This record gives sequence, structure tokens and C-alpha cells, in this order.
Amino acid sequence: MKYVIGVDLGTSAVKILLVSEQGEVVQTVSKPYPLFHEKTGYSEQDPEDWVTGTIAGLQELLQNFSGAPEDIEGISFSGQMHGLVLLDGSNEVLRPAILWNDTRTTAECRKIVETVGQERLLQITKNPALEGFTLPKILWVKEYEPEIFNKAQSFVLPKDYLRYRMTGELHMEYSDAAGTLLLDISKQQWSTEICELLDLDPTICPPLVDSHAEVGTLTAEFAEQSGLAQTTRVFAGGADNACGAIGSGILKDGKTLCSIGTSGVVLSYEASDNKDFGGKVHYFNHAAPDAFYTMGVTLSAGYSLTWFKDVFAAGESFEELLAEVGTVPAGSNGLLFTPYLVGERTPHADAAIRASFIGMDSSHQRKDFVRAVLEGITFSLNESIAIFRDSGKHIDTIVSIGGGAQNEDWLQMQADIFNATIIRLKSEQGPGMGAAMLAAFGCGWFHSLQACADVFLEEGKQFTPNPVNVEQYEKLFGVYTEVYGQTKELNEKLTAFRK
Ligand SMILES: Nc1ncnc2c1ncn2[C@@H]1O[C@H](COP(=O)(O)OP(=O)(O)O)[C@@H](O)[C@H]1O
Ligand SMILES: O=C(CO)[C@@H](O)[C@H](O)COP(=O)(O)O
Repeated sequence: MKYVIGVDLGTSAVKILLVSEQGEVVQTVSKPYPLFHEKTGYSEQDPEDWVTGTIAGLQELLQNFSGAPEDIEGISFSGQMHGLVLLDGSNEVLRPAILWNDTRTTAECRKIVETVGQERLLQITKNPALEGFTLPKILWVKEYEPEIFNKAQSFVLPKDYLRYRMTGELHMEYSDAAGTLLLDISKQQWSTEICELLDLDPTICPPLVDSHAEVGTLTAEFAEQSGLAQTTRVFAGGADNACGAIGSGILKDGKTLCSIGTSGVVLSYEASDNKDFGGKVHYFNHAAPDAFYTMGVTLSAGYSLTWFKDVFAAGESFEELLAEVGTVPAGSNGLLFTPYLVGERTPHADAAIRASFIGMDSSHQRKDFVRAVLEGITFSLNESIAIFRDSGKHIDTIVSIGGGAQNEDWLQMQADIFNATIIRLKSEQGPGMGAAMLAAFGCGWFHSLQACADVFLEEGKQFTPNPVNVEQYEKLFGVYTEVYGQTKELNEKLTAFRK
């Protein structure tokens, strides 16, 4: 029997999947690592933690594997997007990675728009300048840490760094490069125009490859540390959302995905790059060949629930915290939550906005708060769905994945708020499965990713909208959409009091 490995380098942990030729998930291992928030708006990780976590995970996986390491034919990656890893001339890491949910770069985004021009930026990159993207982070380091920036010879994204440490080869693939704001999406090449306008040496951009491209084999050192065979074929991999889409079968027109991880996304397959969303949603290269996807992002989706659990239910599991959610009526007895804990992206690109609970009443209990948190996250994702529907997309079925898809009450809530049938996968493995599928396709086991999906993926339980809740949520969603405008100015005044 032959196997492939999918490594999902997430925000909270690295999750490793061992998958057989038949698509059976033989083993999963997860190793968490910390996230550092030194100041409000800052979010960093130590790239070394990704490497040590992955080695520890692979060691554990190999220890429990009954086959020979050589049976594992290929490995590929899914990675948290946009994070800046700056490297010197010897490819040593120059500073902690600045992550996708770090929002310190509002001034740099303004500079990009002023220098490149909003329209030209959209023409080249298909996306507006947002704090989470990589280019503003590069400009921030250039401005505030010039002694570090002057040593920088290249930059990569999180999973590219991990792959470099495994192979000794430095690359970036298109689906992740699309989230840097430096890629000419249509031409599939780095934009020297943007680099030159912003006074960046284009040679800091690494060589580009396809997601399923074979980029080498493991170094002797990494093979020894991890227990993998040195012959294991290494494939480039993709952005976590692109891989989440592959791992959920979002491989043709009309397919929509909702993923609730640390962030939350609503993602739709696009066969071409010529639609115009005016930058309202992200428009990126898919990790499937010659395809694209559009996507709205809620910065704190699962993170809002994790925050609530850590602060108000420390020591409890998610299952315990969510146990009574189904007993609270739709609308949480008049309690409304907006999930802007670290600012927001879609539809409000705003680093200063913060979360609110509106309508707290003395009758409210903890379970009302928990349901309100889930509803607020889902309302936020519904704002992205509304943008897609307004653009003419027909959305009646959505595949739901991520940590959030583990809870059936939340899946029903998604059906009721999105007014669409929600499909869960039989074995939901998220982006790690997409990474494993890229390795299986790269190894030549299948002639296409769709052929691989036909073998590897199976749809599971469906959740259909409850008309009474749909009506209730439609009204409440109208109230929810007002909260941003009503709290924007208040939050701006509060920024002076933040850490
Ligand atoms: N049993 C559960 N029920 C509902 N939500 C959960 C459960 N377990 C985890 N989550 C949510 O899923 C999120 C993590 O999802 P995951 O897809 O693993 O994220 P990431 O890839 O960003 O690390 C957590 O932030 C949490 O809110
Ligand atoms: O910034 C984005 C997408 O643009 C995020 O989706 C990150 O890619 C992180 O994803 P998770 O860790 O939440 O899966």
C-alpha cells in the first residue's frame, strides 16, 4: 500500500494527515504552538515552532505507522496565508513571522494605495491593500526595523519556510503568492511594477511554482530527524483556503465553501480571473491548475469562540461549553455579538473596530452569550454570502468545514442564517486533506484533482434550513449589519485606551 502525507500548518497548530491510496485517513497528529500578541493588533509566531512541531508530529506518526517509511511516497502542504517570514542571505530567519491576523499596517496600506493607485492595484493583484496581506508587512519592517530589513534577501510564507527547512529549496506557489499583494494574478508573475513603485528589490520575491509541482526530496538531516525516507517526493502545496477548497471538492463552478477555523471564510470557485468584485472580496489563484476562487474573510471566527472559552470557561472543553446552545432560541433572547476582536476584513476592512455584545439583559445566562457568539460569527460570514448573492451568484448549498463544523447546533445555525443546505463531509479533514490530495495528484495517482476527489471525498450529513428560524434570522441580520456603523466611531475613540 502507498501513502501520502498532508501537512496543514495552521494558526493554532500543525495538523498532519497520513492518507492511503484509497483516500483512507490512516492517522492524524496535531502539535500546537503559541501565538504572540505583544501589543494590540500584533500577532506573531516563531517559525522555529512550526519546524519543531512538524518534526515532533512526523516522529509520532512514523512511530505508530505499521508500513515502511518508503511506502510514504509524497508529502505536500497547506499553510496559513499571508504571514511574512524574512530571510537573510543564508536563509536564516531575521525576526518573528508577522501573521495574517496582525493589523499593525494601516499606514502602510494607505501608502500602497497612494503610490500604486487603487485602480492599478486592483488591475494587477485583483485585491485591495489590506492589513493582513504580506506586502504591507514588508513595508512596515522597512520603515520601523531598517536594520533588519537591510539584511533581508528574500521573503517567504509560513508553509514555504517549513518546506525550505525540509528540502533546502526556496519557492513560493501561486495560491499563496496571490495573497502577498505582489503577484500579477493574470500574468502569474511577480509584479516588478509594484516592487519598483514601492522601492523594493524584486529579487526578494522567491521563484514561483505550481501547487502540485515537485520541488525536491527531503534533506538527509530532515529525513533523520523526522523518520521519513529521504526519497519522499515533496510537492509545493497551497494556501490553507485553497487546500480547504480542494479537500472539500470545491473544484468546479457553482461550488461554495464555509470554513470556520481561527478565521472564517466563505469561498466560491471561479473558473476565470475576469470577474469584477471591485475588491469587495478576495480574488486569488486556486491551488487547482488554471482556476481561481473568491473569498470573504471574518478575522475572528473560531477565534471568537476560543477567546470566549479561554476568558469565561477556562478548563472546559468546546463540547461542554456548547452543550446547552441548542436549548437557547434563535436570536439568543435578544443578545447580539459582533466578532471584531482583532478588527475585521469582509465587508469592513477596518483594523480599529472591536467586538461588541449588544442587548445584555439581567435574564441572560452564559448559554445565551455562547449562542450569541456563534450567531455573531455566522452573521459575519453571511455578510460575505450576501456580497456573492448580490453579484448574481446562486448559493443554495454550502460545504462546511473547519473546527466549527464539529458542532451540529452550529451547522444547523449556518443553514438557518445562510438560508442554504449545509453539507458536512463524512471524514472532515479540512486543508490537510487538500494538501494530501495535491501530493497524490503530484505523485501521478490520479489524472486530475477532481478524479482524486471522487475517490478521497464523501459527503455526509446535510442540514436544511428551518423556515421559522430563517425568518427570525433575516430580521436579526438586518440589526447585526447596523452594529458596525453604530460602533465604529466609539471604537476609534477607544483606541487610545488599548494596550
Ligand atoms: N468541538 C467544537 N465545536 C465547535 N467549534 C470548535 C470545536 N473545536 C474547535 N472549535 C473551533 O474551531 C477552531 C479551530 O479550528 P481549526 O480548523 O482547527 O483552526 P486552524 O486551522 O485555524 O488552527 C477553534 O478556534 C474553535 O473555535
Ligand atoms: O488570512 C486568511 C485568508 O486570507 C486566513 O484564512 C489565514 O489563511 C489563516 O487561516 P486559519 O488558520 O484560520 O485556517
